[in-house]
Amino acid sequence: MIKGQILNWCPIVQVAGVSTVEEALFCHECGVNSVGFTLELPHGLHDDLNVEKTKCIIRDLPSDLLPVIITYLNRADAAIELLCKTGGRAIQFHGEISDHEIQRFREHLPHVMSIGRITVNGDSSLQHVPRFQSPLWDAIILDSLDPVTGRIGATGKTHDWRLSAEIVRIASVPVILAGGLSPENVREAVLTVRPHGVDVHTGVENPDGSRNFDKIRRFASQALTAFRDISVC
Ligand SMILES: O=C(O)c1ccccc1NCC(=O)[C@H](O)[C@H](O)COP(=O)(O)O
Repeated sequence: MIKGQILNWCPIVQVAGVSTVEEALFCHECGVNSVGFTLELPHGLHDDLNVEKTKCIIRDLPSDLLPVIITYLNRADAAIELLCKTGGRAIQFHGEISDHEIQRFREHLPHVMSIGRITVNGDSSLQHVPRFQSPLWDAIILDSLDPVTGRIGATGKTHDWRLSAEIVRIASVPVILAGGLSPENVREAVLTVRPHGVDVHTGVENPDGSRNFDKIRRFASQALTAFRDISVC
């Protein structure tokens, strides 16, 4: 149902790193249809979130705003527990998760959308696409590596969009573009890569890491207009 609602009818415009209900509702008002909550990341507590707080935020969201749990968990049991406790309706697996574990996850939570991550870093990134061409996965998110810190996720770095466009071309599942997007470049990114969705984290923040609501509004507007222009919707 979620896959049909979000993926088949409308492009995804996602804001990651949401940490309050006010922020989530503001995103929704701007036309954002997916919000990401970071939990169980390797570097510990992020965005001042925990399971209880996430559950309370998700409980208050409108049904047409998809709550996505962004995590490095790679064991089915732990991921199932996290989804059940928070009420997330989609999960973005950023860590390495085996086919066996993802299969177990899907058996327990078949209606939760599973999103796999590909870090776009050179031609070899294309080799990862076949892994996600199975019914176990609903979508792929394309992210960037920060070559200086080695960090992946919320880097604020773009990557080679020609490779992203190629992944969109060959993938049989919807592809969400992430990595260094902002109100200034999201239009060009959509026109170049033609993804099914876009995701932003640091590109809608202030220099001190707080959220910039004007940037969220402009990001959503630019993304939605660009998607309309390429007639995905
Ligand atoms: O958002 C995070 O803190 C995060 C940390 C580790 C892995 C993934 C994470 N977020 C999910 C994403 O895919 C980011 O939204 C994506 O990397 C875009 O970030 P940015 O380049 O800052 O827009």
